[in-house]
Amino acid sequence: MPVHPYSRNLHTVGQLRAMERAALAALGISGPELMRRAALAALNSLRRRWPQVRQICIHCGPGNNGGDGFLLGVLAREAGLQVEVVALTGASHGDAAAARAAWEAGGGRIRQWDAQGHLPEAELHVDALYGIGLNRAPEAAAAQLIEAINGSGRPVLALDVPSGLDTDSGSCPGAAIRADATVTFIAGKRGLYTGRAVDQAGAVELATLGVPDSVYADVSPDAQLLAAEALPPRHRHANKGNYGHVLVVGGDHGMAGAVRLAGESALRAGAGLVSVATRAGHVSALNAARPELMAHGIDGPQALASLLERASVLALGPGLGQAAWGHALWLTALEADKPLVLDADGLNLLAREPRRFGAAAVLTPHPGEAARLLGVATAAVEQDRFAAARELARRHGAVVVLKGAGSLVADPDGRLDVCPWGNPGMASGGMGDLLTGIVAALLAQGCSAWQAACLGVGLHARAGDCAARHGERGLLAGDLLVPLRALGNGMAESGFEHE
Ligand SMILES: NC(=O)C1=CN([C@@H]2O[C@H](COP(=O)(O)OP(=O)(O)OC[C@H]3O[C@@H](n4cnc5c(N)ncnc54)[C@H](O)[C@@H]3O)[C@@H](O)[C@H]2O)[C@@H](O)CC1
Ligand SMILES: [K+]
Repeated sequence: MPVHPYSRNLHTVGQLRAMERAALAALGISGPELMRRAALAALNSLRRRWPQVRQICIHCGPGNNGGDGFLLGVLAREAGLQVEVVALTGASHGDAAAARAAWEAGGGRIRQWDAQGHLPEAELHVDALYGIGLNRAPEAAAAQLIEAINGSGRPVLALDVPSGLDTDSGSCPGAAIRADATVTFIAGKRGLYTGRAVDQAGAVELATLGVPDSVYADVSPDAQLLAAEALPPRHRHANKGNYGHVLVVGGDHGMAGAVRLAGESALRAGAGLVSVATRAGHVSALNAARPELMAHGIDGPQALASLLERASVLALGPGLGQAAWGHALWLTALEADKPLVLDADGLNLLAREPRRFGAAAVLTPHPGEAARLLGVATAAVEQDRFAAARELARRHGAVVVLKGAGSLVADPDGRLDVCPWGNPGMASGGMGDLLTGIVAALLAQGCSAWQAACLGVGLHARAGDCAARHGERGLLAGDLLVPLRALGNGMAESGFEHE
């Protein structure tokens, strides 16, 4: 299937409402006709994904999302499926009322959901409870229905968005459907790809319902999905001086692994030279393990000065600690005013002593580090990852990578990209150190902070997906180094599709 030219664009609910109106005008059709197209797209998706299913149960809410469900019932029955419909409320409003009437006019029965009730037997459940109109946590009866569907052990197809998910933020104010797949209508929604959404939405498929390109072209998206872009080409006459010199600063006592992983990933991502400034006790082990890394024992800031002079990019923070040694190196490194990636304790020190960055800077916080930087609870960051990433980028004058499922890349100018790759195997020690090294290597090869962060996040996540072919559980950061090199050279595909 050809990829829709605007399929990477992600929108807010406000934008989606405006696009819906523009679509109706451009197509010259009515709301119910657009709803019929949505139902048809849902039926096609259902039959393609679950061709063996003969018996379905559609759960309809009070609004137009429920309307999509009623019309899906009509079309599915015409296609020969056995259809049960459960309604959350006694009446529907707007276009959904007509859709409900169409289902009943064809002899369709509606079971009213009551909290003590049981789900009808079905091979598959369709979630048409709430779409982009969700405006509060589902109340008791709806929450019980959602839990019953989630607990049914049957596959679930969500229409437009999984019910209970906040379409703008990707968070869930209460109970939420856990779908195997979501067929989303007209345009991409930013809340489907990050944080909790990654678990709730399953595989997301965009159905554009024949809406013409002009409708998309007229709206600048709030965010975009990362593209799997190639790294900058290397020239045949290149020498190691062309690809920069990364200096990794960190590795306090007991934390040699962090600098080794950051250094090694910088090399595998194509940095010309990589030096490591760390505790003297780590040097011989680093040399033995990876002789290509130039490891230097540093007892204090004076010893760092000459290394800083030679470096073109800094990777500051892996295993740095926040004690006197780490703090002194942190201050000296920041004074060098070089392009840098700041991670781990480099970020925790920044939370203690905030500043804005002059040179190109990429900050790579996980939600806990982001919360410390913003002075809020981690849950508040997760409630609106978009707002948190944008606020950090604005405050610090730096590109911010907010890690976690569906990593976000935010630029101080407001641009934001969402990473559709990665897997829960990557929730393990050392993965962040690897990302730091990759982004630093890309800065060293001449990328801007924005490019380095976007390319680096994409490369890291896709390498993680390649490595996870042998299983997510037990995935080690070091397992990513081989696929990282292959992907960086355009030699392997991740085998993971986001659509
Ligand atoms: N208007 C259009 O052109 C199209 C709309 N479509 C569908 O319409 C949906 C949007 O429809 P609506 O705007 O009617 O909104 P929804 O159907 O998403 O739900 C809103 C309804 O649920 C109620 N509600 C919201 N949160 C609730 C909660 N927590 N507990 C109880 N009630 C709650 C609202 O008061 C309202 O009645 C889209 O997601 C999509 O599925 C599609 O049919 C495509 C075309
Ligand atoms: K839904």
